[in-house]
Amino acid sequence: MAPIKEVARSEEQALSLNYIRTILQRLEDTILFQLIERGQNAHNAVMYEPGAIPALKEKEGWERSWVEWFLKETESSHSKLRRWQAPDEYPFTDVKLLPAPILPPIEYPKVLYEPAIVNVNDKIYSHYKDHLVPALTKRFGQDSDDGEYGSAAVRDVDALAALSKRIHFGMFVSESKFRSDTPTFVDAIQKRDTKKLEALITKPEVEAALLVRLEGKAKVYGQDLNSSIPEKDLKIDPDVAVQLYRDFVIPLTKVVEVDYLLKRLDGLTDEHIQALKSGQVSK
Ligand SMILES: O=C(O)C(=O)C[C@]1(C(=O)O)C=C[C@@H](O)C=C1
Repeated sequence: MAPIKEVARSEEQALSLNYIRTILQRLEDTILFQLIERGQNAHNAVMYEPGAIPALKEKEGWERSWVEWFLKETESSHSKLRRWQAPDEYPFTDVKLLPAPILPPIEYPKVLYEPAIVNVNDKIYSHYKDHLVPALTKRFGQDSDDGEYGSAAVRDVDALAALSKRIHFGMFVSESKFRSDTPTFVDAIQKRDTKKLEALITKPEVEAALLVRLEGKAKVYGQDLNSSIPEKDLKIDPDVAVQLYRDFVIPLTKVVEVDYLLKRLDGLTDEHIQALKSGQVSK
């Protein structure tokens, strides 16, 4: 949970691109370890099917899936701890179903522009259950089931939270880029020029370095040092990790970045937008 505190420390630090990238790099470690954990259980497809566990409906009145129920349960207790008030934490559960925090609110520096905040947890959840879990558990065989729905759901909740934090961090990246070249961004936003915005935020060399680093990390973190050939029986397939980032995590982070930017001027006065466009102010 360290990034929460770090985001709160100062607005300047929260918007330093170098600093944000160090957090993104640390989250690579978190995500890899969570995925290694999830890969210890079988696919357990029934956990993701609404209504597939009848006791849930009987005992809890819950008609959706086991994992969505456990997300709601976990996120409810975390809501009481005020986790969802942090600017880098977004629940999967509809906030209307979550209880109010017990402690008074923390005053986080207003780093993000609130009307522009986006939540893509639905997309993350769908990809996770439809593609990632089957890929992580393929060594057990397709549609495998070990009956360990408790452990597997705990691992799902942790892995989903790590992915969500990473992907929503795109908003800090966007805010940072917006403030460092405000007139150019304002112009593209006003023209609704999504292609231009995408080009402005894309850094191919950063993406390429990330994928190389991630593959290396997966090869190291996935080793079983008790094995006679530790680099053989890896606990995570490095290709699964690289594919996840290349085809899903990075593209969705970019969607978050662009969607946030498209809403970045919402609710501002014409005078304010003019001042941003002429470079007089940067936020
Ligand atoms: O580091 C950045 O500048 C980002 O925008 C983040 C990120 C990523 O998801 O890792 C996304 C887009 C860029 O092309 C490079 C990397």
